[in-house]
Amino acid sequence: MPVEPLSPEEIDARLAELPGWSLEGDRLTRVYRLGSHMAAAAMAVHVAQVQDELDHHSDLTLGYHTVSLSVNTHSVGGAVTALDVELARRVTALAPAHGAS
Ligand SMILES: C[C@H](O)[C@H](O)[C@H]1CNC2=NC(N)=NC(=O)C2=N1
Repeated sequence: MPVEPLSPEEIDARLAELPGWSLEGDRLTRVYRLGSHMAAAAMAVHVAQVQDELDHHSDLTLGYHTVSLSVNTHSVGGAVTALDVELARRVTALAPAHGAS
């Protein structure tokens, strides 16, 4: 089944289950804070692995003690879809193991 843009109501409902994530323009975004630069780098690599597994890729930025994600779905013209929500869920699930908040 082809992926379709989510409605604003659907996006709101899914964000309610994704603490810290928000809609910025047409993108799901989240900034994680970590205890060190290397901890942030390790989390970024983990996120990159998940993104390749899902074949869905955020703009992923490594900062000093931060990992920032911003994602939408290019193939539907840059709307938010279930693929973005699934990536956000997977990242939310792996974040605690990295001490990210
Ligand atoms: C061929 C491959 O499946 C596509 O280019 C994938 C890769 N990663 C992607 N990532 C995102 N965010 N949106 C896409 O439409 C997308 N498409």
